[in-house]
Amino acid sequence: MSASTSSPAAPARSQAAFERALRLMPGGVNSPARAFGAVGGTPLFIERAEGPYLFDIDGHRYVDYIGSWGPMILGHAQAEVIAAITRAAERGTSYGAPTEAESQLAEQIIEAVPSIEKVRLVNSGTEATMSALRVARGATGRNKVIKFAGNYHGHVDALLVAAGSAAATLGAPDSPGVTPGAAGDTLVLSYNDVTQLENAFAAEGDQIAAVILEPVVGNMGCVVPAMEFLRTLRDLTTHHGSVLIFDEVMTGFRVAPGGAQELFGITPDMTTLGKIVGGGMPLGAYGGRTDIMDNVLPAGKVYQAGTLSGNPVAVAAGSATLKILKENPPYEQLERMGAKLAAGLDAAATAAGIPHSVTRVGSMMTLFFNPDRVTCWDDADRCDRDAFGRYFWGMIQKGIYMPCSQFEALFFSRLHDEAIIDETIDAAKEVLAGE
Ligand SMILES: Cc1ncc(COP(=O)(O)O)c(C=O)c1O
Ligand SMILES: N[C@H](C=O)CCC(=O)O
Repeated sequence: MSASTSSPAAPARSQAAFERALRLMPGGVNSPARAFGAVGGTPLFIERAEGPYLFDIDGHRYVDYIGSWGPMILGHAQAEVIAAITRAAERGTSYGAPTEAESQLAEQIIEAVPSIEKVRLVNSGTEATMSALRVARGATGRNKVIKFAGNYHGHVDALLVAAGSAAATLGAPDSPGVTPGAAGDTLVLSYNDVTQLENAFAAEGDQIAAVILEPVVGNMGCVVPAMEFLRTLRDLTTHHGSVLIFDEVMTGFRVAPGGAQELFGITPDMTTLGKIVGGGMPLGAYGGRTDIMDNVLPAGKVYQAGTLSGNPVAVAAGSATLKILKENPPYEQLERMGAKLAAGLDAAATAAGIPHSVTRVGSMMTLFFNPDRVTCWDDADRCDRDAFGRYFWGMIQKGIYMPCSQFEALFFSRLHDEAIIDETIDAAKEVLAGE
């Protein structure tokens, strides 16, 4: 059975809303990841979100395991975050001039993230990675950059090569429109492959400006780095004078306050942030050592700018979110709930006789429909996509909203308690058993 034949008729209002959207926007969406392209059927149109739940325009409630693709670690419409947004908006939504609030958020980021001594606020994760790459090239005077297949760093031309996320889901890992000039200096290696890395540096280490990676991948499903891979990355980049960039847009403030670099004890030269750092508003950040960041104009000569950068409403949301995470850290609870959910999904798939593996770091996780452990894109690519589609739609019918692609990690919030995790596992048992 194919994924599309298992997708039930969409609820009537979502169906009508999608037909309207299709006439107005390419594919009916403003970002391809939400188009249900890999699982077939019609995307559910959302009316509102509260705590761990999403509500569609047909009046159905879903336990949310997307969390806006990562930002909503506190749950939706968190009261203190909403109050901070409201207070900021009442004072005006954008000034195009510096504010004290920007410095406060910068201090919160610098205090939490080991590699960041100075930081720039931007408007998205894409802007953060694009800018970090430019700064790394400007600082080293080199052109080449290494990325890893199945990692996604936003829609930066130079990094939209062998990309994960919707690019992988929808079969466009190398996007038309990216010129050979833009991507010609990008070398693509296999994640977790130490030998490939050593060979690449042996061949052209003195030309490599930067290595960028997701230090826990979320964009080919959840894939965990081997410690040997991370240590080799750190050693080779240090030895060859290349800038090591951890793209922590997903993992920053998610797997630990200081991101994957805190969790694994490996400090990169630069870090990119997004998602949680903006508290659900459009905000990204990039930062690193002072000697690297002082290349950015007007301290240095590398150009990077933004009319809305440091936007007061987005800064208020991010700052309030980081304050709550610091004062009341959810990470132990997220780890406990994550372990419980992973064990439950694993047991459910085993009981149903479905070839699978589960990969997890804290509150990021993927049930892969592949019996082997997934450590790189080639492993992820071997998953049974049709089985994933059936699982996705089965869970939707039970009120559980999982990411609509095998190549996206699920995320949950501090409000996903024991009862919600139990409800999810029970649903998975029935869905995977074909009930
Ligand atoms: C690891 C990673 N880097 C960069 C990005 C780009 O962020 P944005 O979608 O905010 O541009 C994303 C998500 O899209 C991401 O998951
Ligand atoms: N995997 C993507 C980012 O993390 C999903 C969000 C998007 O591109 O819309």
